[in-house]
Amino acid sequence: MGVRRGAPLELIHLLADIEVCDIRPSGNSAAAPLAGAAGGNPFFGQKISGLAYDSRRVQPGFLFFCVPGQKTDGHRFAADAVGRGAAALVVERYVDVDAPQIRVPSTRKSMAQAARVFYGNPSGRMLMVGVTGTNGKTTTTHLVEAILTAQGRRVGLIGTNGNRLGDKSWPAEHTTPESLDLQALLAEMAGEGADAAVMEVSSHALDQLRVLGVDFDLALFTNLTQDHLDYHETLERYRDAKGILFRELTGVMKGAKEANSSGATPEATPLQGGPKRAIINADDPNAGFFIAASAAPVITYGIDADAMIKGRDWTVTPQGLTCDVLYPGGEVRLNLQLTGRFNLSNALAAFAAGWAAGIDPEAIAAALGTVTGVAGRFERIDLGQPFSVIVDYAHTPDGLENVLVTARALAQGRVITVFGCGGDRDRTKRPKMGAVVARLSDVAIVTSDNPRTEDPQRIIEDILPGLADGVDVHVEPDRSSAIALALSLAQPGDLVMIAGKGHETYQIVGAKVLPFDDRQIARERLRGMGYDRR
Ligand SMILES: CC(=O)N[C@H]1[C@@H](OP(=O)(O)OP(=O)(O)OC[C@H]2O[C@@H](n3ccc(=O)[nH]c3=O)[C@H](O)[C@@H]2O)O[C@H](CO)[C@@H](O)[C@@H]1O[C@H](C)C(=O)N[C@@H](C)C(=O)N[C@H](CCC(=O)O)C(=O)O
Ligand SMILES: Nc1ncnc2c1ncn2[C@@H]1O[C@H](COP(=O)(O)OP(=O)(O)OP(=O)(O)O)[C@@H](O)[C@H]1O
Ligand SMILES: N[C@H](CCC[C@H](N)C(=O)O)C(=O)O
Ligand SMILES: [Mg+2]
Repeated sequence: MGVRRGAPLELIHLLADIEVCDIRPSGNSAAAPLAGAAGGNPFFGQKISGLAYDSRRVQPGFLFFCVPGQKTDGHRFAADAVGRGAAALVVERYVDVDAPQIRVPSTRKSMAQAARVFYGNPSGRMLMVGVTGTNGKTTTTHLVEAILTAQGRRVGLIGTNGNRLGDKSWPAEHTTPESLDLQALLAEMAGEGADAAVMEVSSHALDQLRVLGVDFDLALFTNLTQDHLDYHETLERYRDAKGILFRELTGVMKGAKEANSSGATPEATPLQGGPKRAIINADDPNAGFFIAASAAPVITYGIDADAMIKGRDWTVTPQGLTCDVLYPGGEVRLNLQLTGRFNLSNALAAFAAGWAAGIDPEAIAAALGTVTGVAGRFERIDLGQPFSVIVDYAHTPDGLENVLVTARALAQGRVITVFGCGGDRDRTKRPKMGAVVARLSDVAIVTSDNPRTEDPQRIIEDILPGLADGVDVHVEPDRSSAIALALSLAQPGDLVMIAGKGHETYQIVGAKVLPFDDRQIARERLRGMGYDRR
């Protein structure tokens, strides 16, 4: 990514928002201040045709940002970028390359700021909703998309399961794209008529300034539990990264639809022109932190805790869940096709977002009721077999806890769980995931998730200490065989939970991305067992 082109723009225009230390107008000339006056500016008249942070994506006339990373350093690829036609480089230290160079304190920051200008600040023209939290982001963004779409808006959706706008879709490399890619994508969505966008905002993205310059109107916090300690090192730093989304939420809510071609302006929602809002899960132990971090007024939601948007009298069934939702000034009944208490929490988050945007609560409830499911999230595989098979994306201790509590409540017989842990990711969550599976399952089949560059057997050895006595443990490193084993063990009334990979259609082994889909494998195996209902 990073190659979608906006209209060519003057370099000095792009630099207007950026803090520049100094420049080298050409090659190895002496460093000099960036002159203010247009005539005296060595970059006057210089046009930029595109932006890139990966040298391999540079095309003639591009501005290349040298980003220091964890694996390598973009400064090492400056010559490569210039060889491909880069017109200038943005650097944190000068490089020995014959090209104009602009030195800045942080290339990632400058990149986000330049991308916003280059792509015409698309988020400034949309109602922007950002969702952060350890679990529930993908689900909640889908629910918010449904609520806003039912209002007649054209809603862009950006996240783990892909990026889409109506029938149009774009593949996702990341849950939250790099700043350049994100601004380009938002611009493309705005160009296709999007007047709202709802996106997942990962902690990596917040830490790496991928959403710097995105003008959020509503920021949602789902929950905070252990994940990504390989990257953030402590839960506190992980939490602080998530806090950034709320700290920067200042100003007035926008998102009024633009006048249509007939010149009429569709109805504005009641809160347009009011303050932006933070939407916080009051049930989460970290709610206080996020409330304090928020620069915008807060709307709380919850099931157990006191909250402005409160779920009560809820019932979970295999088909879905029902609940009364109390909101300031009224109450409405929710009938969801998603099951599990955790999905009630996600639905209340989405409800609060709709309410904050001034949407009629009855309309919010109706829209939520239309969502049939999210790919790879508690997705049922039903070929008529006398036991349940569920594919779910739970890949954290808390995700597994939530999904297995629901599974236990729904299963008439045993719960058989197939799971592993991703390689090159938080190692400390592995035994904890094992412990949750042991506590809530009758049979645990420990297998591989995405091993990446780690030895699958070593990952399994990290998981096994968490598996207590009392659970029947099988180890089968080959995920396909592990799924087959689980299905062969299942008796009528049992529930087989295949956890960790959800919607993924690949398995990452070493550097290879191999085709692999839990749902497809489960279906093939069930067919092999003689079940064939489509
Ligand atoms: C840990 C992490 O997030 N790393 C991201 C980060 O990498 P980095 O800063 O370490 O970069 P690097 O690989 O050292 O490279 C440095 C620079 O050299 C450039 N380069 C490199 C090679 C070359 O030939 N030419 C060149 O120009 C690279 O493009 C980069 O700009 O910046 C890169 C460019 O945007 C990302 O691709 C990369 O994502 C890696 C692949 C990744 O796996 N990220 C995951 C953990 C992630 O971001 N996950 C979250 C979801 C988490 C969740 O919610 O569960 C997400 O939002 O997707
Ligand atoms: N509110 C919730 N609380 C706890 N667990 C949840 C919640 N919602 C979903 N889950 C569990 O977490 C899994 C991932 O859910 P979802 O994809 O919505 O989260 P996410 O935050 O987008 O994850 P990722 O960080 O990988 O993008 C689900 O498959 C389910 O097992
Ligand atoms: N967004 C999560 C996805 C994990 C999915 C799981 N299948 C794995 O590979 O660990 C992450 O980057 O940690
Ligand atoms: Mg997600």
